[in-house]
Amino acid sequence: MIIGVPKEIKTHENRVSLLPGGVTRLKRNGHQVLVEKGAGEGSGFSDEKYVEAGATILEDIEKLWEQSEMIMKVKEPIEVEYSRMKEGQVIFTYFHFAASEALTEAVIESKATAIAYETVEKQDGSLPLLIPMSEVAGRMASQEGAKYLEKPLGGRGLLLGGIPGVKPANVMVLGGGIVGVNAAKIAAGMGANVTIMDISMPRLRYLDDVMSKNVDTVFSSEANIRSLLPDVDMIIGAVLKPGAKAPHLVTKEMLSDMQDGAVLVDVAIDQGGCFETSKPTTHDNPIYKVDGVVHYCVTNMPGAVPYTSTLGLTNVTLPYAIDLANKGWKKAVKEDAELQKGLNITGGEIVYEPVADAFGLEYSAIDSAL
Ligand SMILES: NC(=O)C1=CN([C@@H]2O[C@H](COP(=O)(O)OP(=O)(O)OC[C@H]3O[C@@H](n4cnc5c(N)ncnc54)[C@H](O)[C@@H]3O)[C@@H](O)[C@H]2O)C=CC1
Ligand SMILES: CC(=O)C(=O)O
Ligand SMILES: [Mg+2]
Repeated sequence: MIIGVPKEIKTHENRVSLLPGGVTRLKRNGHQVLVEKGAGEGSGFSDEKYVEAGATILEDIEKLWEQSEMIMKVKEPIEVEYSRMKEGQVIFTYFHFAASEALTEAVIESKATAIAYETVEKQDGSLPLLIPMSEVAGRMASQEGAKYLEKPLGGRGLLLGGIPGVKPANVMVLGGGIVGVNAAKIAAGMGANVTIMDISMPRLRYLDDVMSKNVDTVFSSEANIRSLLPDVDMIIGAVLKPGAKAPHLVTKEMLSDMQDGAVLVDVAIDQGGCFETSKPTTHDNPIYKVDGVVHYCVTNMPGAVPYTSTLGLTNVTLPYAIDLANKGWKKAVKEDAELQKGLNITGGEIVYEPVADAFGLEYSAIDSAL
């Protein structure tokens, strides 16, 4: 199979979907790899390294998409890439369809096969291709939130951990999954008072067992969120229903209960965001204020730390990519229930129900596609 690796073009997206070592592995399995010139540079991997590994470097991105049977990316295709997707082509990347009807329509129209990293799912419900990036984004969320609590950056002017004799900040984490637990660890490590909220009681019991003394768990309900808002300095949005649009847990009206200069970090923005007032931002211009509350809503947080993120991501994606290349997508998806969960759209049909539900579009049972 011919596999294409484009350079990422989202703002400050410095990750790359395949390492030179991954090229070697694919070559050993009999495949050909096309890498766009400079694709690995932002993560510290030169074109020379890819050539040594056996890749062909292409400068012409249109040709790369045209010739590739499978495209491996990091972020969802953005508008200039829509016309490059084509029937019969497999695209293996993050898609986050529920956050973009335009992208959903573009992939339907292209008739390409979209296998989404974020919905590949193990039998225990875990999301192996999302986890490492959620670990990065969760840890970053507390770091970024602490930064934007500083007065010159728009925040209340509060040190997250306080000092002896002065209370630390109160941090609320909505969703105690991978992002949530990693955010809580860093915020608690910096000395903040942290409250993790989730709707899963088994998850809250687990977190109560493993987290440090300055982390409380509270069941996530509208009433409980409201009761904490007046004293909260920072909220991290970390909820997820796989593939679906995130629920709005803090509405615009609720912002008036919050303190001026409090900070919202909406990590769930890639699934549409869990604050009603969230809209996607970039690393160039990460924040804005609504009713005095700072909003940080960067959709590709891990892109800012590519040396960590590219390694974390490619560790987990490569085995699935090899499987897809060796067997072809249909056989690979038929034989691997985890990968099958990643199939969102193929041949113009949505086969992942939460994506169809997000826009009231038609859903086809997956069997019809296989
Ligand atoms: N902005 C960015 O750059 C990045 C965003 N993300 C996103 O972060 C989000 C969270 O991802 P993960 O932590 O990996 O998901 P996860 O599945 O590990 O955790 C989600 C948690 O939310 C909980 N939850 C669901 N509904 C809830 C509600 N109403 N109230 C409270 N909790 C609720 C679930 O029980 C679960 O524990 C996803 O949308 C993911 O795509 C991940 C990485 C990077
Ligand atoms: C998961 C995701 O949105 C990211 O890594 O950018
Ligand atoms: Mg994202």
